Amino acid sequence: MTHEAARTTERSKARETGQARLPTRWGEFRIHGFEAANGSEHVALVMGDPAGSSAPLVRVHSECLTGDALFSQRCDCGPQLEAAMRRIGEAGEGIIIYLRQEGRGIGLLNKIRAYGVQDREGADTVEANEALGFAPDARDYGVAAAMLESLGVERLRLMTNNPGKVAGLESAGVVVVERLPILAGRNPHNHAYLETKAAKFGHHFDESTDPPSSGGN
Ligand SMILES: Nc1nc2c(ncn2[C@@H]2O[C@H](COP(=O)(O)OP(=O)(O)OP(=O)(O)O)[C@@H](O)[C@H]2O)c(=O)[nH]1
Ligand SMILES: [Zn+2]
Repeated sequence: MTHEAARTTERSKARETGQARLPTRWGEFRIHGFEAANGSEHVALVMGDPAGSSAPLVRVHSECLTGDALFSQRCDCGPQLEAAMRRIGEAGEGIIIYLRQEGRGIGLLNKIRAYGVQDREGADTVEANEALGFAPDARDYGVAAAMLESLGVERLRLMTNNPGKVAGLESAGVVVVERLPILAGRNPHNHAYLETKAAKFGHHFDESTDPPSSGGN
């Protein structure tokens, strides 16, 4: 059975708290800090003037401390983040919405517990979440939509393989004009993890892009 990651999300509020220069290997971004209504903290990396573009390049990236910062090969998150930043650097314009929804929304420590269940019992990512009493995917894209609105972006081209992320953002009011695949970081340790994403969440792992949504063009 396919678990639908997308949920109907109300557009929540996100207050911008400050911004600054952020030079990176792929060029200079501006980093914008946001605080959501529930107090959670998120950031957006902005290059160029995406608000002035009809549908800028955007990556909505879910925090993965182990993959993004600690070089874990259990997943593909770090290489995907790098690929997205490189692509925006090449385009000279775009946004990384870095959502602090670690472990698909269950938090860092619970994700480590879920990894333990996978190691001990051979469970996949979905079964491990369920064994701990969590939904397979507890993310909410309302904050991302609010951050994009604050940055003046309503229509975008989204770098993702996850159809549930597209649906989640659209139900929060964002128009995804095009889905662009982001294929990076496949390795012997994350083979089963990627297979589970394809089988249970419907992730696309080919080079095809999806046609524009009905709200597109
Ligand atoms: N609960 C849980 N979360 C995980 C696990 N492995 C990775 N994650 C989290 O999954 C999130 C990344 O989501 P994915 O489903 O891998 O990919 P996605 O962002 O939905 O899709 P793409 O846009 O194509 O990258 C990050 O927050 C990771 O911390 C796991 O085994 N259990
Ligand atoms: Zn990861």
